[in-house]
Amino acid sequence: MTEIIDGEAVASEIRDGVAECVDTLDEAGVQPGLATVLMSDDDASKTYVSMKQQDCEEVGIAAHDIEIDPDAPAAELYDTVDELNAEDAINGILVQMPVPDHVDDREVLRRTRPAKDVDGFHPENVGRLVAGDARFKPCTPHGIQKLLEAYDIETEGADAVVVGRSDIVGKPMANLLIQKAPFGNATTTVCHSRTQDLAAKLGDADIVVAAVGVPEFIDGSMLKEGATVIDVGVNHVETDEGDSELVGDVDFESAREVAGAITPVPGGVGPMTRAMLLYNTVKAASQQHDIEIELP
Ligand SMILES: Nc1nc(=O)c2c([nH]1)NC[C@@H]1CN(c3ccc(C(=O)N[C@@H](CCC(=O)O)C(=O)O)cc3)C=[N+]21
Repeated sequence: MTEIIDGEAVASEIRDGVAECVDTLDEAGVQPGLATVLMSDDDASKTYVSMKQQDCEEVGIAAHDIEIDPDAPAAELYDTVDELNAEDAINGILVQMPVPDHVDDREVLRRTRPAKDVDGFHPENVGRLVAGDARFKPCTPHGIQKLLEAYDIETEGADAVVVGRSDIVGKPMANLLIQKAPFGNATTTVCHSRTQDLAAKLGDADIVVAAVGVPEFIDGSMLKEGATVIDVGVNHVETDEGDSELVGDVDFESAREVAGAITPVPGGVGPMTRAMLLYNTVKAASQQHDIEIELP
């Protein structure tokens, strides 16, 4: 029987644990604060940012939402980041990506104080992750780690294939999978658009993480019987009826016939990404105030 991995349920448990951390911080006189910065007119970006703000409210994190006109000069965003860096009530800063073309996204990442970089994208935090001394694990790969752990899916000795080499998902995911125990010890292959014979690589994989950004790119015929399939795709596609539908990078119907366990889209990785942002925010607050908390 194929197990459908319930990301909403695991995310809800993480949120409960984060809410307890918020209580502990509150007893010490600290309310964690997250700044979300949106410099975009894109509907999907707006939706994600407002979902993150709702999540904050649910667990007791103060959400400070900042919107910048997408036509404003890049300096406006850089200055905003500088101000948030200096603001004591702000423990975490998230600049929703992508930013407009005239803004240098690397400059945004470099400017964000590493201690407040709850996305885990600052070069210092990337380096720490690679060195096996992570401060903030990037939310999506960390959420996937939590999903695999919640479903007792063994990474030790497993053959894992990560499809996609982005800085925000593919690369950090591969780095987590190759780390030493408790989580990791997987033999990990990273595939991408120049990979020859992807199907041959996938056919040997015990764990597949699909993060290519192409709707239904991977189907059941490419997978090994019993494989665990983690679908990171968030593709908005138009249906025959003309409305918009959210689909993953995996063709769910054919993949579920073959897989041992699979995440749906929506309701798989997405909610976990948001939950781990809350996790990183309370972690940031606890570190900035030197208050001990028990992270979920
Ligand atoms: N600085 C930055 N950090 C990010 O973490 C970041 C970002 N920029 N830019 C865009 C991507 C995308 N992303 C998602 C998070 C949650 C869902 C999510 O919760 N999806 C729901 C469905 C949502 C819906 O219905 O549209 C689900 O899969 O069940 C989706 C996408 C975070 N991102």
